[in-house]
Amino acid sequence: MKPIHVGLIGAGTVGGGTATVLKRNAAEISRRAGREIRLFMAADRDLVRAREVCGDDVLLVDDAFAVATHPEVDIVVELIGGDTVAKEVVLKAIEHGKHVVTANKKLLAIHGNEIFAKAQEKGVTVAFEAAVAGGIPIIKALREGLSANHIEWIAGIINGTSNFILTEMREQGSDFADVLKEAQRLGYAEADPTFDVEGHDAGHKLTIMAALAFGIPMQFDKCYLEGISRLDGRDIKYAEELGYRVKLLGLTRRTDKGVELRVHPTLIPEGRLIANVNGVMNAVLVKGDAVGPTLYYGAGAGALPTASAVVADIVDVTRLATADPEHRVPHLAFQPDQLQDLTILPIAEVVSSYYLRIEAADRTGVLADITRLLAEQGISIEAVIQKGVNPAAPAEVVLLTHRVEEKKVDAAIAAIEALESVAGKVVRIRMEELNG
Ligand SMILES: NC(=O)C1=CN([C@@H]2O[C@H](COP(=O)(O)OP(=O)(O)OC[C@H]3O[C@@H](n4cnc5c(N)ncnc54)[C@H](O)[C@@H]3O)[C@@H](O)[C@H]2O)C=CC1
Ligand SMILES: N[C@@H](CC=O)C(=O)O
Ligand code: NA
Repeated sequence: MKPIHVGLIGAGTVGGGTATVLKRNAAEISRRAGREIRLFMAADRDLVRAREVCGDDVLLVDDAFAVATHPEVDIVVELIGGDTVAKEVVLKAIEHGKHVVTANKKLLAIHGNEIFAKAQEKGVTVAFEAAVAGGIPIIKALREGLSANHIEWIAGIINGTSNFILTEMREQGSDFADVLKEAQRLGYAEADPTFDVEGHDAGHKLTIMAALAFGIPMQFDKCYLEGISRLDGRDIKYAEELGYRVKLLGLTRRTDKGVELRVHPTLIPEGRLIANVNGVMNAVLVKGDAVGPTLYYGAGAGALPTASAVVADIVDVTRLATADPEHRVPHLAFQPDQLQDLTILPIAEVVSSYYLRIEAADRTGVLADITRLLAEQGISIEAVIQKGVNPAAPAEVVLLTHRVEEKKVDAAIAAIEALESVAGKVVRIRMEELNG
């Protein structure tokens, strides 16, 4: 049988890993796929690096579109990133009847609805395991392994760079900027690392998982995003004293009012497995009504772990290439005409518990004022500690609340900040028990 020809677009970190894995495990991959899979062609702006990565027997070009349209290419692997050229090149490949494998979560979270519709029309597959949680087969789990379930919620540590930064800051007391540079050096970070540290990358991945879990279109524009760049080391320390770890969490939950879709730093009880996921590792907790909570753990970024997912998709596409399009696993887990229009809840409507840190004058009555303002919004307090009893500086009051709607916390914070005895802004970090 004729080999399957792969056309690689982008021979950077993940492209390089993909070329390595395709070569290193060629024999086993072919035994699994039932066909030889050959890296036939590659495009990169940097032809020297592409030659190093791909070897001498691969046709090299600097024009991505030459791969997308080449008659000998069966599967186009898009690994350039971004949503401009990448979008055009993916649509061009689909138009030319090519199957596509991509690791590009930004592209899918923003343009996925259009791309999947086009792929459906042309009878080709767009596979994207590497786009969410790197090497962890979470797309496979959501789309196939959990298809019996009504999925209730998903919570994930899904940005390796942020988790690496938070871990190094906590364990080594390292400086944010230094650790970010190290994450870039190791190939974990996005081309623009603000996407990592401001929560966008996690939001892209969460948007994709929510679509698969709930059978809804991609709606990245409605995802609430808050990153780790403004986190203060003090809060990480105080959270630990209270028995919590701070993680950048992506959380999507189906409620009676709609779907929560949010990324933000989150206090998680230190005893939970997910609270102990460190470094570049990712973990995704999925709660299904039949199976209960399930946890998926592994490397969320880096050349070889991500290539593991890219190559698995190439194998999958090779196996499915001969099946009729309507007998393939649907792109978004639900049949395309079965997607629902569920409301995405604004963050003000979300219900959570909260960690609040307030800088207040150390004098009688301040704590009473704060608790009164919280009580006026129906907010009850689970724990309170007072920190930093330094006569020259304001005292810090740290409070943990019970679960309440975010808009009530917003109102209470505004009233607390207006107190004469309170200095500056109240720090608020959401808390999740994640106990199923
Ligand atoms: N690095 C990681 O750990 C992970 C990355 N991803 C995704 O994989 C994709 C690739 O990421 P990396 O490999 O890290 O990026 P990278 O920056 O290391 O590699 C991109 C490569 O594409 C080439 N390129 C860019 N635009 C081009 C164009 N118009 N024509 C030809 N070549 C072009 C660049 O020269 C570079 O070699 C992105 O979508 C990223 O979000 C997904 C999971 C993990
Ligand atoms: N920049 C991303 C790479 C993988 O998706 C991350 O740090 O997780
Ligand atoms: Na994955």
